[in-house]
Amino acid sequence: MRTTTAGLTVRAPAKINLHLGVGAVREDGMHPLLTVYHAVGLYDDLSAVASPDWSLGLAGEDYIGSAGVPLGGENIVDRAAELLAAHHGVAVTGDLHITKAIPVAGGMAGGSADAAAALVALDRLWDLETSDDDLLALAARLGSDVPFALVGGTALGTGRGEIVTPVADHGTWWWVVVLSPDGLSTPAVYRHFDELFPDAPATPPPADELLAALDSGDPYRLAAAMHNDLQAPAFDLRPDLELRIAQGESEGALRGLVSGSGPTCVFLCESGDHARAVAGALLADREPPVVLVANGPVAGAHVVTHG
Ligand SMILES: C[C@@](CO)(OP(=O)(O)O)[C@H](O)COP(=O)(O)OP(=O)(O)OC[C@H]1O[C@@H](n2ccc(N)nc2=O)[C@H](O)[C@@H]1O
Ligand SMILES: Nc1ncnc2c1ncn2[C@@H]1O[C@H](COP(=O)(O)OP(=O)(O)O)[C@@H](O)[C@H]1O
Repeated sequence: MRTTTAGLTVRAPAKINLHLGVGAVREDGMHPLLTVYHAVGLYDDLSAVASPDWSLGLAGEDYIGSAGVPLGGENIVDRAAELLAAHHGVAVTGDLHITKAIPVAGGMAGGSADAAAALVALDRLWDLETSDDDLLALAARLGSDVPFALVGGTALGTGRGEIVTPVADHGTWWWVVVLSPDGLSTPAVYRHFDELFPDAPATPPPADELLAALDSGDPYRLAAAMHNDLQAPAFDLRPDLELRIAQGESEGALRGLVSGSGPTCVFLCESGDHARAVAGALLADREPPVVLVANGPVAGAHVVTHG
């Protein structure tokens, strides 16, 4: 027998793109992608408590840019709630609260993580039993990165990024994550990609060597295969990022890469100890100010407490 849920907390991870191949802009303004998503252990938590009304609150450290997250109906969590409620013909109710740790506008899909967490939490809170296929379809309507936040792990993303297929990954990969105090607009980076690469192919090519590297579990092979087509436009818009990548690599990281559309930079390391050593060296430089260590792959949006 199912019992009505009084409240629960859902945890959803940040993502990085181990490979991000971008094709020529489509007629709908979106870009065809061939990307390899990777969920890392940096999470937003969303709690939801039963209530006759609707409210959404948020807390998070200043250094992740949480002051820039819109509330008052403009949050992607409001949209997720409205979409799920409309799908089932139910009312939008509940007291929701986001505890944010994923950098805002950082290229780590924090908003998408919150949207995925809201779908999972409200499906339980409202006792809807939405099918996985329907949840994934609703997620895709909320944003290109949202289906991956439900699935987690390491997965191929095609279409505009919303078609997600898990891939074989035999590594535990260790990352140094370097935050940037100022966000970077995803549409602006894609627009600059169009300016830099007017002859981009209609379909981005496969990422066979990267997939083989993941299957092998060898961090050196993965380091050599990582690629991001949005890195060149991100460097143009933010020249400091190129210096940051060089700085992390000179401190011994196997490879640095801009995460998605940036400005967060991620550095692959050989092991947890190696990642902590590289992070410590970067912190000793006092610039950049915020340096984290995370590993992957980790699970997609999942319930952590149930009331
Ligand atoms: C670049 C990526 C790489 O994973 O992530 P972030 O760096 O933002 O985290 C994604 O493509 C971001 O996905 P997401 O942030 O969900 O984008 P959406 O809400 O669907 O779209 C926001 C805007 O990004 C651009 N966009 C997004 C996806 C895509 N395949 N082509 C695009 O051109 C469009 O300008 C669109 O209006
Ligand atoms: N719950 C949310 N968390 C973060 N940003 C949100 C949220 N809801 C709406 N936004 C808006 O979406 C923008 C991009 O969010 P985010 O997912 O953090 O970045 P990115 O697309 O670079 O991964 C933010 O600048 C903010 O205006």
